[in-house]
Amino acid sequence: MSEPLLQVQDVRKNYGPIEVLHGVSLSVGKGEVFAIIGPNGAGKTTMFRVMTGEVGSNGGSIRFNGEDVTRLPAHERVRRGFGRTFQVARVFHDFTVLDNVIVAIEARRRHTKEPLGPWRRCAPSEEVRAEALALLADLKLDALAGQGARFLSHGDKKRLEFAIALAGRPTVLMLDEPTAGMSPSDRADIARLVSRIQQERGITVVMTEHDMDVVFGLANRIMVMNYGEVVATGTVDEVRADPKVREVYLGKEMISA
Ligand SMILES: Nc1ncnc2c1ncn2[C@@H]1O[C@H](COP(=O)(O)OP(=O)(O)OP(=O)(O)O)[C@@H](O)[C@H]1O
Repeated sequence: MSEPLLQVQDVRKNYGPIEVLHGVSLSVGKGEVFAIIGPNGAGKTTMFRVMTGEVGSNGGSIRFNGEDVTRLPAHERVRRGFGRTFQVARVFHDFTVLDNVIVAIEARRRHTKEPLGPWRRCAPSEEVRAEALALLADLKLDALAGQGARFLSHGDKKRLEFAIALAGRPTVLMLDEPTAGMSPSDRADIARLVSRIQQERGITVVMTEHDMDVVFGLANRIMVMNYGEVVATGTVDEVRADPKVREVYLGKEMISA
């Protein structure tokens, strides 16, 4: 069997004297949608930040695309194919929607040594602009291209963050609670978007998410965490039927089979 795209082995993480990840392992195959769930404080975001390289680990290893990336900083992992969105969308508020995407495309082209094309009076090349506009059209943001990013609605800001992430042509898209703070209709919209991106572009998705409808609708496999440990990993049906998982969520909104 070929090596998984992302393989995390026995990762440990301390904040000061306190260990918050106690040896977490997971593997994600190419093209999978893999969700990490668990109650508040379970360690999902920390696990995420360790995988993306935002914080270092205190033990264990992370392999991506056949390479040991454990010690690589976040920007080096981006170069190797990590795309990322955050719980609170990170975009350049003072830029237009279009310029946010242009900047991301130019950054990719510089890193991959793709030609940036001829610049005219400090403007991006037509090629870069066309790529940015196509991406915005794909994410139904083209009508807002000239709008200042700070004026976008929560849902549109998240779409723009997706566009920025996709501009880097990632192999794996890491989504930290992509529907956090959204209305039910925006949530459904983002879930459809993730599903479409995954299917059309064949991108692997790793996500944390509290909304179980979103998780069950999207994920091929789910890992459940509690107190910095893995409680269970499996398909939607396996996880829903697992008594250990039910115990973790006992008394909380969950997973009614
Ligand atoms: N920067 C930090 N410094 C110290 N402790 C931290 C830090 N970040 C997280 N923790 C602690 O690590 C543990 C795991 O937190 P983490 O945010 O990873 O959980 P989570 O599952 O993502 O929770 P939530 O669903 O609420 O976002 C918690 O006990 C938290 O208090």
